[in-house]
Amino acid sequence: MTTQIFRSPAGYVQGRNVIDDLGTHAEPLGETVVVLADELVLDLFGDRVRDSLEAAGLEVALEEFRGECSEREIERVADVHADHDADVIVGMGGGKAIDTARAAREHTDGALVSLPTVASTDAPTSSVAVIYTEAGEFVEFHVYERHPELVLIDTEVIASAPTRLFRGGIGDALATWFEADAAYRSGATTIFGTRSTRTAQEIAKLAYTTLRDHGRSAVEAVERDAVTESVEAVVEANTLLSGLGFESGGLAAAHAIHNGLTQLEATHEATHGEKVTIGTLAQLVLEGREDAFVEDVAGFANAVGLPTTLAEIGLEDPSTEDLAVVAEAACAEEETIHNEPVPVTPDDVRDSLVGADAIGRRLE
Ligand SMILES: NC(=O)c1ccc[n+]([C@@H]2O[C@H](COP(=O)([O-])OP(=O)(O)OC[C@H]3O[C@@H](n4cnc5c(N)ncnc54)[C@H](O)[C@@H]3O)[C@@H](O)[C@H]2O)c1
Ligand SMILES: [Zn+2]
Repeated sequence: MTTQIFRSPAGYVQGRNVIDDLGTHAEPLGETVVVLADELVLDLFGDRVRDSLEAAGLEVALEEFRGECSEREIERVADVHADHDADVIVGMGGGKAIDTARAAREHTDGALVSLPTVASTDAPTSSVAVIYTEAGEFVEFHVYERHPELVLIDTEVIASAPTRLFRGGIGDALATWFEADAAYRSGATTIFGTRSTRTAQEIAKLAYTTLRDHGRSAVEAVERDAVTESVEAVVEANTLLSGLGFESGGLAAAHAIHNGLTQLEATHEATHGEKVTIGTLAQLVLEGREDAFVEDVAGFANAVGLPTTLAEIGLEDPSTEDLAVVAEAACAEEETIHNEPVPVTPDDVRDSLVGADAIGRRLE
């Protein structure tokens, strides 16, 4: 039997007001901290984060993130880190700010802290950065040796952030088990280049069952800025369970189709999690899952306010050529779609998108 690998961040802290404990948790990691966040997130939380770090005796520099995780931005942030002679970088905000901090940290010996202020993706716990062009088209994944030393997520912050981003996190996490399961069934390797573990498979599955058990209530609570136990459960599913589950469990069609969808400008308004949801439904169609099963998953997506049709992610009436562009990109040689237990061609992907869209329309 081949090697199995499971990897994870060193620490994970979740709860109400834990943002004010950042200093206490980060203090063992270094002395000088660069906090990377966009203008909005700095306005919202910059002072609290600075106060917490300074109270723990750390030197702090707040640096504005310019919005895209591109090679140019990564190099700029790495230079800022070097200029401050920093030994810790905090990526604060959504997936792109965190990915940029992660990639910039690779140019240093220092520590990485993920501080998501939205539960919109499973980026915070991972060792992966997703690189885009300045115009927002997917370029590639970078997989690094190191994980964040600390992931800290404040559930009161998450509950008061836009509900749409929270829904997106559910969409991202909804894919995790289906992809890990597909990769496991086909004997594919994870991003660590080895077989998955039973541990990671169970974590991925727990992400799914947690969403099904708590997703609707959690979304309703977040719509009212409330933190309930369902919100705690779904934040954990979106962030920790999905993060460990996708990395150590394996990716497959859903994220490859997401990557294909980013090729079309019209989908750029849709969030990562929204596009992944369409990718998940297409994956289920691609795998030949029974009608009732796909309808059930689509029904859940619909109930939590995620898209189930192409029109809802900006593709009102996509041409065959547009779908072919998506399908070709999804089937690129290095794509995780080839982790499916069945061989997949661009024609299969295009038609699965059409089939998934038709099922989604039944819900209208
Ligand atoms: N590295 C990984 O393992 C991994 C996994 C999944 C997704 N990703 C990447 O993550 C990115 C998507 O991340 P995203 O969906 O978070 O979007 P994003 O990072 O593009 O944007 C997040 C937005 O939310 C805003 N925001 C953050 N906190 C807020 C708050 N509390 N209140 C109000 N607004 C707030 C920010 O200003 C920003 O505009 C993609 O690039 C995707 O490829 C990476
Ligand atoms: Zn994702």
